[in-house]
Amino acid sequence: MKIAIIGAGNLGLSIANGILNSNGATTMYLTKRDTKSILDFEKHNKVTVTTDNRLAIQNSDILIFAVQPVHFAGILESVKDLLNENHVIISTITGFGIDKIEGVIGKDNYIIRSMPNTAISVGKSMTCICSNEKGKKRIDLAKAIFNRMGHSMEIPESQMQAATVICASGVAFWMRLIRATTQGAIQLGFDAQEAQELAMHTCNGAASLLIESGNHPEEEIDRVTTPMGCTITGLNEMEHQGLSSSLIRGIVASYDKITEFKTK
Ligand SMILES: NC(=O)C1=CN([C@@H]2O[C@H](COP(=O)(O)OP(=O)(O)OC[C@H]3O[C@@H](n4cnc5c(N)ncnc54)[C@H](O)[C@@H]3O)[C@@H](O)[C@H]2O)C=CC1
Ligand SMILES: O=C(O)[C@@H]1CCC=N1
Repeated sequence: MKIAIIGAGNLGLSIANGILNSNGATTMYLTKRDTKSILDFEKHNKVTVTTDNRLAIQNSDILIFAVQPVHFAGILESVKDLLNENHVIISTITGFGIDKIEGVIGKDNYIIRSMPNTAISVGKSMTCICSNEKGKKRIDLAKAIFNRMGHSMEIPESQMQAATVICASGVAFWMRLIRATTQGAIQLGFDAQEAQELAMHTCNGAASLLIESGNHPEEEIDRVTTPMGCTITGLNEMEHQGLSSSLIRGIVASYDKITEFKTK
């Protein structure tokens, strides 16, 4: 697979690392306006680092765009004459609909919209994908690419904005919960490193329980909450303080912010 990542920033480099770790490319081009900070990637024989998007596209089949929304249309405009039947265009751009992409390059390309997260670097991304009409023929290929680096789900494009919040921003939300748990553990006497170890492995275990059993979270909670015990006492106090409510409100505020990008 010949892959180009156009915009090797936070997400683009996470994808690059995920691809390298899973041996998912025969060649990989990484582009960025100033390449100084990513030249190290060329220690991998298969990687070329360049500022030249056109060169990257001419030498690749899978084109993953990971630039800021404001730059995307201009970049597409500058390379659209190079796009052909061999290319699968995968956009990770937030709030940039397929109609807008087709508005620049037309409908006659395989276009996939994807929403991965930074855990793709360690093969654990939850990635949602959808496509334009033509791209339906390449959706299985896109799924195969993302399944090598985590878990993928095909969704209607109308849910992409919500998927951005839950899956992409979601990494940051879970990090804050792990951080808060760590702070609690430090207050209870663990040193900072131990506290983080306890918090993150407990979080990993809780998610794995659900993934492997298919159970509802409340079923697992019921197994932990001894009547009159410390768990239900802690949980109820968290809810009195608005834990679920604040999470839901944060998720909705995040969703509304993407609507702002779209209508700007
Ligand atoms: N950071 C994340 O966790 C996620 C980000 N996204 C989306 O992915 C996109 C990228 O986000 P980040 O990686 O956070 O941004 P970023 O700012 O870290 O990366 C963007 C990169 O694009 C490069 N760039 C700008 N103009 C360019 C050009 N003309 N040619 C080639 N490269 C160019 C910049 O140098 C920068 O390295 C955004 O649209 C964002 O909404 C989606 C899911 C998760
Ligand atoms: O915060 C943002 O706007 C981007 C989209 C999802 C993750 N990062």
